[in-house]
Amino acid sequence: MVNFEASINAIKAFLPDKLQHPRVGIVCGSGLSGLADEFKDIVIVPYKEIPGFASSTVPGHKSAFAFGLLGNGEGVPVVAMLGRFHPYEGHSLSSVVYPIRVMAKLGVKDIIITNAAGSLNPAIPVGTSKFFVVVQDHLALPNLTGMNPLLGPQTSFDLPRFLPLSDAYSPSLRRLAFLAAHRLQLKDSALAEGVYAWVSGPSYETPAEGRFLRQAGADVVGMSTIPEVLAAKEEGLNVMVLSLVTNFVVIPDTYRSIKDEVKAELAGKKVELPVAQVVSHEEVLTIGKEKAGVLMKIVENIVDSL
Ligand SMILES: O=P(O)(O)O[C@@H]1C[C@H](O)[C@@H](CO)O1
Ligand SMILES: Nc1nc2[nH]cnc2c(=O)[nH]1
Repeated sequence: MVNFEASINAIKAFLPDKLQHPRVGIVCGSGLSGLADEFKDIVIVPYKEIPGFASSTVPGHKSAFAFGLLGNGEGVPVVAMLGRFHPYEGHSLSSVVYPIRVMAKLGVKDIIITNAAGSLNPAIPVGTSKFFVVVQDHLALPNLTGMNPLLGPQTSFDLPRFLPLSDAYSPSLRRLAFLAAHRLQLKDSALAEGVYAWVSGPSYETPAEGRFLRQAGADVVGMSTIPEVLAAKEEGLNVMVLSLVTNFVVIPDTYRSIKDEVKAELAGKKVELPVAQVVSHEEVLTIGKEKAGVLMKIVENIVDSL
């Protein structure tokens, strides 16, 4: 049963006055909880201490809020989710987005949502270039087919019943991300812009699914974020999403035909069956840890400019 008042009272009991009204919310994706390392006067509030909260079961996701001050001078009061909930863990969509609604009720106005994602676009490779994508739009097959976090009775009649999403990703926050990259003297190629496809997971994409999503217009694909974006928009927050590209989704242009290989084998040729590259969550976490520092600097710079 949703009880925002109980959740908020439990959280506020942990917080000194200066952290009671966070202005910016941050959601840390897989391996990215290091984003909170720069907070001053940090206070950790474990999810298990908050009525109404689930707990994350995914490696690389802690289960706590970090409250603190971020940026120059006195700093801006912020709150970060160190770990999020994914529907594939068995959490309901309303549990997945509950922390977002709580952050909005605590006073958050701008939210920066991060994730680890696979690239579908050859112009966005993994590695030294194009490692972050500022999301400009999304493609969410689950939302279109009945797995939408806004389905069901409205949590408040102050919220819109039919949420427009043509402006889901705040142009002014996206602008700040590119200005931050410039200020930090990142290579132009470090930050790309693109469309995030949300899939339920937990399986990674087959080559045919990867090709389908690419042809449908997606640049990166992941298993989170979009339910959070919808709830944040419904709550009236300004939303920005930053994806860390951790791997390339395998999308061969052509399949090698096993039938042809067998014909060649029967004709006496030595054949080797194709071995596809596979992605693993360990690889996702390794890249996350490597790049968390840069992401932290970008986020800090954005917060400074608000
Ligand atoms: O929570 P995020 O979206 O950062 O985590 C990604 C998607 C899956 O949860 C996991 C797959 O490796 O990483
Ligand atoms: N669906 C999906 N999620 C990811 N998260 C990190 N990499 C990937 C990926 O390749 N596919």
